[in-house]
Amino acid sequence: MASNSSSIKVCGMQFAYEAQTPLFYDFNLDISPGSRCLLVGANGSGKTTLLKILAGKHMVGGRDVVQVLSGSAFHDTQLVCSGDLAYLGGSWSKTVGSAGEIPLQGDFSAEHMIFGVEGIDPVRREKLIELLDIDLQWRMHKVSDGQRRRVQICLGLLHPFQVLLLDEVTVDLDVVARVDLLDFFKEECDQRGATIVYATHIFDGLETWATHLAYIQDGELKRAKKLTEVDELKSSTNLLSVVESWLRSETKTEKKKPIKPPTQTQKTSPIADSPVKLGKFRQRREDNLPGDVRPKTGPSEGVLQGNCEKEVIRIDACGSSAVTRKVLDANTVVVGQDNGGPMCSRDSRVKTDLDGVGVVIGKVSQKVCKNLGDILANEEVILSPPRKVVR
Ligand SMILES: Nc1ncnc2c1ncn2[C@@H]1O[C@H](COP(=O)(O)OP(=O)(O)OP(=O)(O)O)[C@@H](O)[C@H]1O
Repeated sequence: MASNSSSIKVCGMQFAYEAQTPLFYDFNLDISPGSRCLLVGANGSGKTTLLKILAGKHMVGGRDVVQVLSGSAFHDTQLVCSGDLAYLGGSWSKTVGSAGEIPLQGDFSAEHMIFGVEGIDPVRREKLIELLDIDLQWRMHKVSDGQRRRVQICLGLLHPFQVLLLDEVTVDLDVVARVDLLDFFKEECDQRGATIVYATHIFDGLETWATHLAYIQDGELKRAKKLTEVDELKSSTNLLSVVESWLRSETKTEKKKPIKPPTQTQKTSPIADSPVKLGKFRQRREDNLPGDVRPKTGPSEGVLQGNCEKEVIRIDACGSSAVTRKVLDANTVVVGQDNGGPMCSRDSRVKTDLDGVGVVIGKVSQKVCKNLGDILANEEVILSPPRKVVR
């Protein structure tokens, strides 16, 4: 699916839910403008997680790892605020496009919700209300699932998106609503060059609707092609049976290995003797926060050289054992600044954890950080290299 100008570009993405083995490991994806890409895969293969990462709901790596419309999906909040990037998922209380967190089950009328979104082209709004056959008098706590879904979809589509991420949103719709909606999406791509990624298990009518297909198995991208280039579809026009055959032939692959602590720990050691050797430092500490499980295999990875199986998290501010535990729970080596005392040495739990972790290089600032959010909010922290090994 590669192209020179991409709507969505994912390069070497690593992602794990907390305390779990990595779901995505060196994941790459490239989707060009105007594509309607079906995202298929078995239950639990990672479709929803991928869509949420693309929607900027999970922070993964640095700014360049997950790019949507040439911006960082997580960091460039303007992408969502402007409505250029829209995500429609299964939950009623999630962010709906740029309309913010919408309480879809409160005692609101459909009219109140739809007309409450500011800056909308009235022609587009009328078109959507008609297309989705919405009765503006519907009370959201008394409607059917399908009716509520129509309002949710309408809200998500009010802004003319450039990239739309759909997570099985047509599941509650009747056939007429579904067909009309798919036609609308096609029009949006053909006429405005919008890009759609659609995760679904319902393939009716999608053979002629989709332009591309991305198939993931256990977080691994197994196929990413134009639909016309999928060999199996040349002999069968039935997408359902093709995907079914892929899923049936899936073998249970070995789960990706958790990041293990090193077998050897070093009691006291200069950096040169440490099992963890420092390479060059990244400029942004959020590159290495939990969720980013990239292996540190060489200088090109930016942080470590040598035989290290641990995550490295660089923080400038610590003092909160909660933060430290979070860091350490992810099997981390902590690299900190050299202008404070030893890493949280007053916290016995942390000291215990440190013993299990092995090597701590450098020291951390005494500055107290309330929670992980404080770190996330401070994007421009740059660390100086540590001067000695503490332990
Ligand atoms: N919040 C979470 N915390 C921990 N693990 C999660 C979380 N959400 C999903 N997972 C795990 O991540 C894996 C991928 O889940 P995901 O929801 O992305 O799959 P999916 O392909 O969308 O599945 P489905 O087709 O059933 O919707 C699963 O093993 C799931 O258990």
